[in-house]
Parts: sequence; structure tokens; C-alpha cells
Amino acid sequence: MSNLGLVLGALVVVLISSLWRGLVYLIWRTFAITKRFRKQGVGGPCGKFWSGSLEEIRSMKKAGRKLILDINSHDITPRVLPHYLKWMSQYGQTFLYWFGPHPMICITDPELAKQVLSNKFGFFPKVTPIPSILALVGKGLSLTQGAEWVRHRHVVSPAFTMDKLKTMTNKMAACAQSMLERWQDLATQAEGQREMEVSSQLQELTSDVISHTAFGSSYVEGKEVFQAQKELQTLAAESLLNVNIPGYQYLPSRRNLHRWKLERRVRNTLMHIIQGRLDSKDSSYGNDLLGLMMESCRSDPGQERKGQLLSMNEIMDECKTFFFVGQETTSHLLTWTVFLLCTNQEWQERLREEVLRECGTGIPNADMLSKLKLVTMVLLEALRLYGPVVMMQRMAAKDMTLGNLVIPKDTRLVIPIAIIHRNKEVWGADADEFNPLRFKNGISKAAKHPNALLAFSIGPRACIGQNFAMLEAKTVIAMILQRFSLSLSPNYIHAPADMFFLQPQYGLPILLRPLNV
Ligand code: HEM
Repeated sequence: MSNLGLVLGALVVVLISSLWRGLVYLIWRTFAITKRFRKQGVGGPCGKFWSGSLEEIRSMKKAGRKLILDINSHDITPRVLPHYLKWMSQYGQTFLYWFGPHPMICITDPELAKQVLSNKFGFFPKVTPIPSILALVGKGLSLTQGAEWVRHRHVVSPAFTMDKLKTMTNKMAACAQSMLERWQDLATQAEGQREMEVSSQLQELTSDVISHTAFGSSYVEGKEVFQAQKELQTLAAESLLNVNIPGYQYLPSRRNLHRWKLERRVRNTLMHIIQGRLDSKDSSYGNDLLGLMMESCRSDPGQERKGQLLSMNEIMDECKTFFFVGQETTSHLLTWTVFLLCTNQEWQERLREEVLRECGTGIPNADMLSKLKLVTMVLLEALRLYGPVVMMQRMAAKDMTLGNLVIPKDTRLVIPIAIIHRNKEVWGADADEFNPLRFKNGISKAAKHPNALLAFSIGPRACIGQNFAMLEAKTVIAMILQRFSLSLSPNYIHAPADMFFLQPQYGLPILLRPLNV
């Protein structure tokens, strides 16, 4: 036999033996982990080899998306988490299922969720992101871990202090004002009442706000990024329920080619925005988010910490993160709040009275907004019932004890926020109802557990933009209520869908009536 034949033969043997060992490992691991949980009294669906329960999840979610809810029903779980509802009724609150080759344990007890989320030693890190999510948000703050995350958070945090946020109110209000002027024109053309799909309007508005406040640009300038990210979001959402095959992302498939093209578009537009700052004649890059990141990229030997804190590539990734999460999340919070105000006219009136009392009819400032107690309560109730983030995931970095359970290393933990937010034992018998007054004594007193509201998460990885989002939402809601009366269009279909974030599947058409007509 020639040398080449020997080498090829050896390669084939190595390949077959690795495959065999991988197969044995997978089968043995599935069996061992399932047995370990069964012994602790945790059951769950068996699932299939390799794909686990993915097929069942897909078919239940598909059926869920066909459900149309009554507009007064706030229980979105049969649409967005139908598999959890089914398995909870079969196996109890805590159960094990397999997502492809990954064991997943569902945590619905707010105390256990708190222990996972507030672990300061990094023993419950985030799950390694799939390539399509990395393409969408980059390896920015939300996806980094350990020392890398500390470094990123250190650079980014100063852009979100309360003092900084207060100074952004003017910009937020200016963006809202220009959207509302367009609404006014449309209503005038329609001679009074006008039907309008409001969720896309609010998405454009929040894109404009994040562009102005964090990047010193505008929606128009960043439009290419937002549009490309929308397409990347669709690609990512489509691959969420697929088993990730390592290496597949490098193959020049049609899908990957399309993804690469979109990634290039995002990168080029961001580079253009960054270049604008580099070309500026000022000695500093400014103190908005982009400016702070770019300062941290300068190598300054005079500083206590020599060298760069963030590289240009890391800045690029942070830009992707903030462009995306900075607008998507808040726009959906605004959309659902408008929906709730349309379906609860008495609350709409109460809020308008409060806004006119505290802010008059002019542009509200940060001090005025801080007095809007009822508006805050309604926003919190919107976050409870229609929080944009439906669930979170973590994994066990080593064998961990959680309550009475031992969680084996590499098990993934799912925290289904939408289910925890509706637990009647935690929130009371009216958990499925819209009752903003539950927040009258603050978030920690609204439920039986002080950390039951998880819309922004808790612990060290809690949302860095939560105060920004709340300030923006208050500004926009106050300014809408000053100018318009809102009611639901008869064309609205109540179909909340988890398309990465919770949003109305068919948009939110409303009837808009200017108050001065
Ligand atoms: C209603 C609006 C928002 C909601 C409901 C929301 C929700 C969340 C949640 C639940 C997390 C934790 C995710 C996890 O641990 O898996 C998170 C993290 C994060 N959010 Fe938000 N968010 C909102 C607005 C914003 C805004 C406006 C920004 C930026 C301007 C932002 C930036 C981030 C970042 C960077 C992280 C990662 C933080 C870290 O890991 O250190 N979010 N958000």
C-alpha cells in the first residue's frame, strides 16, 4: 500500500472513531442527565435523538401563531410559549426538555430565577450565541462574558448615568415632536379622525432617538443599518428553532451569502458614522455613547490604564448591539402601552389628566416626567403583561446547586418571563388582568416576591438601557396624550407574537383624533 493510502486509511479510522465516540457521548450524556434529573423528581418530554423536542416545539408554536386572542385577554402564553404550558401541566413547574443536543431546565420560581440572575461569580453565564445572532448584534455588551464583559460595561456605563439621561430628554422630545407633527398633518388631511398603523411609526421614532442620543446621527443616516438589521433579525428568528451545525456558517449557502451581504451593509454604514467623528476637528470625540467608546479606543500612555479599552472591531460590535436593542425593545413597549391605553379608555383619561397637570401642553422636561406616577405604573404593567423579552437563557458553568436541585454542568436554564409575570401565586388572582395600581407602592411591593418583575432582568447583567427606555417611553406617551385621543381600530387583530421580541403580529392599527379638533 502506498504512503498516501496509509495516510488516508488512518484518517478514515480517526474520523470514524471520533464520530463513534461523539455518538456514544451524546447517547450516554442524554441518558445520564435525564436519569440525574429524574432521581431529583424532575420529569419532562423524552424528545428524539439529536433534535430533542424541537419538532414538537415547532409544531406547537406554529399552531399557537394561528390563535387570535380576545382584545381583553392578556394571556399571551398559548401563542408564545405553548410548549411550556403543555409541559408544565404534565410535569409541574420545573421540567427538563431537550433543545437539539442541549438539556434545558425550565425555572419558573422567581426566587430561583433571582439566584441564577444575580450570581456574581459567573457560574451561570450566557449561552454561546448562534452565528445568526452574532451577525445581528455583534459580540457587544449583551453577548460578552467574564473580564471582557467587565471591560465593555466599564466603557459603556457612563453613557447611561441618570444625569446624562436627563440631558437626553430634549433630544427624545424633539424626535417625538417631529413624528407627532406628521400625525397632526395626516389627521388634518383626514378632517379629524385618522386610522394609522402605529407600531412601525414608533419603531422609526425609537430608531431616530437612539441615533440622535447615542450616535449623534439620525434615523435617516442610520437607515441602512436599521433596514439591514431588520433582515438579519428575520434570518436569526428563522434559525432559532434549528439545531446549529458547527462550521455551517462558513459555507457559501444562499442564506449565508445573503447574511454576509447584510453584514457588510451594516459595517459600511457604521464605518461612515464613525469616520464622521474621526474627521471632526474637536479635541474630544464627545460624551455620547459613540464618543465614550471612541475615547476608550485611543491609546493613552498617560492614563492609569495603558492602551485601548476597546478595539475598533469591538466598537463596531457595540454599535450593532445598541442600534438594534436600543430601538427594537422600546418601540414594542410603546406599542403595547398604546394598545393598553386604547383598550382602557378610563386609564387613558387618567393619564392625560396627570400629564396636563404636571407638564401642561408644552414639551415635558426630565423633572416633569419624574412626577408622572400613573404613567410609570401603566408602563410597568405593560412591561409585565407585554414585556418585549419573553424569556432568558443561562447555562451552568459547573455542577451547581439551585434550591433543592443539582444542575449538571452545561445544562441550560430557561427563565420564561412571560410565565413568571402571570403566576397567580406571585401576582395575585388578577394576574391576567390589566391593573396598573398593583405598582402604586413600587416594583418590589407589587407582587409576593420583590423580584417578580423581570422585564429588564436583575443582577449584574440587568438591562443597561432600562432608565433610558423608561425616560423615552414616558416622554413619548406624555406627548402623544397631550395631543391625541386614541382608540383601537376595528381592523386590529390581537395576536402578540415572539418575533425575537414580543410584538403585534399584524401591527397595531389605531384611530387617532387630535384633541384640538
Ligand atoms: C423596554 C425596553 C427594554 C427592555 C424590556 C429590555 C430588556 C432587557 C433584558 C431582559 C436584558 C437582559 C437579557 C439577558 O440577560 O438575557 C437586557 C439587557 C441589555 N439591554 Fe435592554 N431592554 C430594553 C431597552 C434597552 C435599551 C433602550 C438599551 C440601550 C440603549 C438596552 C441595552 C441592553 C444591553 C446592552 C443589555 C446587555 C447588558 C449586559 O449584559 O450587561 N436595552 N435588556
